[in-house]
This record gives sequence, C-alpha cells and structure tokens, in this order.
Amino acid sequence: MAAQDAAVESAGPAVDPGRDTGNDSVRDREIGVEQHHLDQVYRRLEEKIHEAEFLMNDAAKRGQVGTPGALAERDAQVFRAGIHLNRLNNEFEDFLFGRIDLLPGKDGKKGPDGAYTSVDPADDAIRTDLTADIAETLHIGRIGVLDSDYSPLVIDWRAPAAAPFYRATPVDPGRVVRRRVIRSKGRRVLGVEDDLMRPELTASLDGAALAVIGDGALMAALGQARSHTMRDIVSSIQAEQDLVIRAPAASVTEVSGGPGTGKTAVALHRAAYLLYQDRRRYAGGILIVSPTPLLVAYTEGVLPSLGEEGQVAIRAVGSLVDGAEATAYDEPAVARVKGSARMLKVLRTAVRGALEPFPAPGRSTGAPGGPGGSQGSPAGRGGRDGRGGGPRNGQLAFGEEEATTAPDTAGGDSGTEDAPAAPAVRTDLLRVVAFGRRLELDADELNRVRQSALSGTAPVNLLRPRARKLLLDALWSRSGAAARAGEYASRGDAELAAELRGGFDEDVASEDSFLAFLDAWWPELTPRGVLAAMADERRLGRWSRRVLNQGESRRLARSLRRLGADGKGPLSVHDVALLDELETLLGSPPRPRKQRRELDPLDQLTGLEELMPQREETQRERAERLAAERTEYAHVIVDEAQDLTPMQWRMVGRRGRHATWTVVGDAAQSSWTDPDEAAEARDEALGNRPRRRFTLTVNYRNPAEIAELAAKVLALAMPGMESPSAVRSTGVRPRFTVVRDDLAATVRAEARDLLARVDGTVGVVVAMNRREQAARWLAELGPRVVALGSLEAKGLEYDATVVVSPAEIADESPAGLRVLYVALTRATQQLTVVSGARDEPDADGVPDLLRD
Ligand SMILES: Nc1ncnc2c1ncn2[C@@H]1O[C@H](COP(=O)(O)OP(=O)(O)OP(=O)(O)O)[C@@H](O)[C@H]1O
Repeated sequence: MAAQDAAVESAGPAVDPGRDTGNDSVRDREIGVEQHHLDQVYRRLEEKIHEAEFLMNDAAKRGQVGTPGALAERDAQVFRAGIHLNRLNNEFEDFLFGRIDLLPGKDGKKGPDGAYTSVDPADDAIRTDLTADIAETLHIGRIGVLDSDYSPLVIDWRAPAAAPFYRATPVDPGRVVRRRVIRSKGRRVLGVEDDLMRPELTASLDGAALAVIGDGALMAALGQARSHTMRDIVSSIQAEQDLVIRAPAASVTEVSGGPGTGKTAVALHRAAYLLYQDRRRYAGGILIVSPTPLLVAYTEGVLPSLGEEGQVAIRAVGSLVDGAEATAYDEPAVARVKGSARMLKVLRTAVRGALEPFPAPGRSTGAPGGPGGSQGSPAGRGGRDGRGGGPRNGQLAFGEEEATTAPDTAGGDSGTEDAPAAPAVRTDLLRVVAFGRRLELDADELNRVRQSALSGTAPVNLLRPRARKLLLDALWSRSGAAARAGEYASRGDAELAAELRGGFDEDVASEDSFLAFLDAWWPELTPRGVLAAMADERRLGRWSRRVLNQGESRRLARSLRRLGADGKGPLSVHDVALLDELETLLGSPPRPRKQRRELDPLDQLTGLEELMPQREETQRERAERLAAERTEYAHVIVDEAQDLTPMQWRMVGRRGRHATWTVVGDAAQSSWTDPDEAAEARDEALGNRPRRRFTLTVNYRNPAEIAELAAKVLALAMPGMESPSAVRSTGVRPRFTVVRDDLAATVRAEARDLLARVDGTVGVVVAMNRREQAARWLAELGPRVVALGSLEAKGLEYDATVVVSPAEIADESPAGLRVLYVALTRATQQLTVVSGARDEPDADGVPDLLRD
C-alpha cells in the first residue's frame, strides 16, 4: 500500500539522505522562517478579531435605534460576529501545522484558494539533471486565513488545495517535494519535521537549497506519551486515511481495518471534513455512535480541536434514547438474547400482552377493591409504584443479575403490602348506565373487543381511541336505543339516528366509571413499563413462546427484574435498544411540552430568538440541546460497528433513515456472538444505498513486538484473517509474569513497574467480573493507572497495559478470544501479561493462548 510505504519510509533515513537532523543552525533558520510566517498570520488574525468586535459593537448600537428591522439586523450581525470571534479565539492555539513546497503545476492555473489546481507537475518542472525550482509554498492549518489582499496565508486542512499535504507519498508524490509539519505553542514555533517526497531531486526555493529537518512527523506523533484523551491527527493523516476522510458522502462509506489503524481518528476527522464540505446539508446534524461512554469521553475533545462541535453529537450506544442511560452490563448469555433479532417478535407480542390485566384474572380476587386483577397492567402509567427490585447502589457488575434478589412479581398475592392503595377498577367487567338503562360487557365480550381493536396495525397506544370506539359500539348494540335508531334510519331519518347515537356516546363517555375503566383496561403503555412487565417469568414465557427457549426466557425475565416494578431501575446497554424498539411499537404518547426558557422581550420583537443563544446558553450548550431534541440525522457515523447487535442496528437505523453513513469496524474485534445475524440487521439499517469500501492496513498504535503477539490470538479467533502491519518497532518485547503470592499484589507490582517505564498512562485489563476488584487493587497508584473490564477497553489506548489472565478473558463469553485480541492491542509502548490460575504458563511464563 502506498500509505504504508510512505509511513515506513518516512521513518527511515534511507529515503532522504539530504536530511539535516544534526545541524542546529539550519534547524534554527528554518524555525525562524516558519516563525516569520506565523507572526504574519497572527497579525492578520488580530485584525480579524478587531473587525469582529467592531461588528458586535456596531450591531449593538444599531439595536438602540429600536425599529424591528434594525433589531433583526443587529441580531443577525451579532450572531455572525459572535461565531466568528469564538472560532478565531478557539483556533488561536496551534492552528498552523503544515506546509508543502510544490513544483509548478501542469495547467499553471490557480484555484479559488490561491493554489494551483493541477495535481501533476508541469512537464518541464524537473530538469534533466534532476534539479527543480519550488514554484509555490502553501501553509496548512485548522482554518483558512486570507491576507488583506486575499492571498492565502493559511489553507484550511479540509480544502482541496490541502489534499496533497496528506496524499503525497514518495511513491506517488504529485507536485509535492517537501512536506513539513510545524509544531507550535501559542505564538511560538517550536520545531519542524520534514518528509521528502522526491528525495532524488535537488530542489531550490528562492535560489537556496531546500533544507530537510527532523525524522518525520508521524514517528514524532506516534512516540509521544498518551493522556486520557485522544488527540487529533490533523498534521499527520496518512494517504490511505485521507482517502476515507475525503470520500464523497453520497451513500455508505464502509471502513474496515485492524486495531490501531486509525479508524476512530479517521471517523472523527471525516465528520469535520463533511461539515466543511457542505455545512448546509449537515445542518441536519452528524451522529457519531460509539460503543461505550468511556470511548465517548476519550474522543470528545477531537472535534472541538478541529474547530467543530456544534453539529456533531457523539453518543454511546447506551445513551441514544432520550432519558435513558445504560449503567449496567448484561452477562453474555443475557446479552445474546436481548441483542438478537428474535426479540422483535417477543416485543411485538409483549406490547399487546401487556394490556391484559395483571395478575391474570384467574389468579386474582377479581372482586372490586381486591388487590389483584383490578390494577390494570403494571406497564401502564397509572400502574402502582415499584417496590424495590432495583439493584444495590444503582450499578450492577457484569453477570450479577442472576444473583439479584427481586420480588416475585409473578405471584398475584405477593407484593401488595408496600404498595400504595390504588383505586380499584375491575377490568373483567364493564358496567355503565346510559339513557337510564344499565349496560354490561363481560370478560368474554371485553376480550373480543380488545382483540378486534388490536387487529389494527397502528402502534398500541395509538389504538386506544379505536378501542374506545369499539367499546361504545358494543354497549350501543346492547342498548334498546340501537333498535330505535335502526327504525329512524329505515324511515330515512338518518340525522335523527345519528343524533341518538351521538347522545348515547356522550352519555357513556362522560361517565366517570367508563373513563376509569378505559384507563385500567387500555392503559397508556410506556416502554419502561412493558420491559418491567416482561420481568414476570410466566407472562414472558407466554409472550416468547416458540421464539425463545425456556432457559433464555427465564434468564431474560430475571435480568429485567433489575428495572423494578415501575421500570425505573438501571438499564443495560441492551435494554436501551429494547426501549427504543418499544417506543416505536407503542407509539409515542404525547410528551409534556418542554418548558420554554424566558425570552428577552427584544427576542420576541425580532423573532430571531433561535439565532440569539449567547445570552442564556453557550454555543456548546445549544449544540447539546439541539442534539438532545434531534431524533434523525443527516449523517451517521458508527464506530466499532462490528459490536452492534441486530437490535442496536435497528435503533441506530431509525436515526439515519434519510442519512448518508460512514461505518467503521473490525470483524476480528467483535464481541457479538452471531456476526451473520448482525450483518443482516446492518444491511436492513443501511438499506440498498450504494456502498464504497475502504481498508486501512497500517497499525499506528502497537509496536511490532506487541502486534506480533496479538496476531497469535487473532489466528485462533479468526483463522486466516490478516493483521495490519505495525509501522514502528520499539525493541521492547512483551513481558510475561505468573502470579506469585496473590493476584492483587502481582498486578499492582506490574502496573507500578510500567508506571516507572512510561511517561503517560497505564491500563490494566481484567475479565469483566473482576473490574471492581481491580479498581481497588490499583487505587493507590494514582490517576495515570486505570482498571478496565475487557469490554470497556474497546477503542481505548494506553502507553502501557497489563493484561490479566488471558484465559479468564477468553472464557468469559463465546466471543472471548476476540475480546482478548482487543485487550492485547491497547498499548502504544509496553505490554505485560499476567498469567492467572487458568492460564497454564510455560517455563517463561507465556500462557498457552499466546504460544505459537
Ligand atoms: N496518521 C496518524 N498520525 C498520527 N497518529 C495516528 C495516525 N493514525 C492513527 N494514529 C494514532 O494511532 C492510534 C490508533 O488510532 P485509532 O484509535 O483511531 O485506531 P482504531 O483503528 O480505531 O483502533 P481500534 O480498532 O483498536 O479501536 C491513535 O493514537 C491515533 O492517534
């Protein structure tokens, strides 16, 4: 691959023998040249800030004139100037980072941003003696800055003219002779790193030989210590990554690549690129779906550093549903059921079944005032308030739900002592008085009416008016008035017949007993309520018959007890996808209107209040508010897509029904057990839009020594799958150690040892059921050390990692080997593997899973 060649070759001195790494005076001179340019840029930026401030003041004065037209103009101006000022201030830090020196272009024309449009050099650009003159120098930065004469001082990294900065490689250099990465802090240039794209040339710039400094920017970036947040890679994006970032967004862009190939980085830069390309189109918002809240926190700063945040929402897959936040993990067997596409059938039955009185009439007292069948469904809004059943401390450890003690919600006579007394309404008998006559519908008749109402395809909550109408029909047909109306109609007096019926309906429907009956018999169901209703083993057994086997159904019911009788207990990431599905199946009950914030009277005058957020909320708060209110997006980016379950694909798919997509992932890192089922759901979510596929092939994270070890697990997990090639080697081999006295002490000692060896972070990866334990072991080692469950390590990276007991991690789920592969590929510098009781280490401490 070209990118790989570029990356590898830029690391070695062989390509550019003219490199001048040792000569301080040349280095200082080159830094001085860039400093001069940066000073010019800052002067221009200051002028622009003054302009923006002037605009703000001027606009404020206009506001004093007081006419609505002037106010509207003021508001729009303040808004524009505010954004401008904000951006300039944000971008001030370290925004000029690159430079390319180019041969003359083939067509000799200049593009709109000052750059030559041609990618290829002119035919006579290189003389026969391999000398050439640099025709043009472009500086690349986070945003574009034009000089007062409109010549470009800095070109936005996303502009077409900047593409050669990323695309040029020694194999395919185009017009680029030298690519330079400039490191600066505030207003000071600290250093430069050069890559020669045409090392065979002797090029001169303004009559002087082109100097080459440093070992290349990529190696400098990769060798840096890591912090707990991801950095942007805008100054060292590699050619194969750039192709993905700038791919046209017409349809679905699918990106695969092994660990450390930059998939997450590329996805984030792509979001920034798309916004730059077509801000209007993406005003509809870009959603980035991430597997865990940890990865969201890790990546959150990247887009603001690229000057973008407003239109982009990064959400963990467990936080996609408004008002729901996953805090618990399901054990693998439960996750497997909840994520499966089979759940759709179960939920479809459950939303209808949850309307039935609970406990079943046969088991209740059935009498008015009794504690049982009169309650209506516990899934309903009016259902009685919960009695425990939730977890301790609001958090569940992995797999703990099996042990969670929950009330026996199946028992009709249990669980009433703490419940507040609810008014009793029978749901197996409807009794009303209409036109002075007593009318009744018994349980069979009511059941018939219910089934007839449910034969409609509309969401269950939206069928309530239909059910009400069918009840009235049934009562009407039993009333003597129906016969009378029939006579009127046959005499041709349809109006009188209709009047009679209207009077009847009004009479019945205004009766308190009818209204109370309807509320209990056809309650408005909520997604959480239905999930809570599914915690009853008997009911769920009925609803899941022929879809789940008995064991699956029982495990599912037990896991859902965590939600408590009111459904308000903690959710797992898989529960959230079920909630979203239920929301669709039930139909959204009308939501209480969001409280409108107090408006400035001036806003009301101009009607521009939406454009004037600064007074009450910051840009960021506004972006968050808009993101929270938004349910569909213009572009959806799915990171770690291999992990989405079929139910999660359905949830994500709903948010991008009209969107274009970027889907990045690596099948070898999937923690989902049934990839074929997930692929089907993915195809359904993405529809038949055309797809463009890209593969990233270079591992920028792991040194070769670690990548080689991880490849052994890959061979077991996915025989035949190729590992990405590591771009660098550190000479430090992974360390193997065996538990000495006790596991805690060994892990602590190894983590402490790594802390002394690296400058940045140390991650300790353990099987999920050990994560709380591990956090305690490591508490005293300070903030540079983090304890992680194997599933939480997804997407993250550390300078050094300790992987504790590979066998435990591999055995914890059917996808365990792939999860272990993820765990082993998190380190940028050093890796220590601790073998536990189940690992069978050899004499060198190498566990069986990691031997040849
Ligand atoms: N062009 C680049 N320049 C500098 N650093 C890079 C470049 N590409 C990737 N990296 C770095 O390599 C590391 C891995 O990148 P990233 O996390 O995006 O990979 P990934 O493919 O998503 O990995 P995984 O599948 O393991 O989650 C990060 O530290 C990233 O900053």
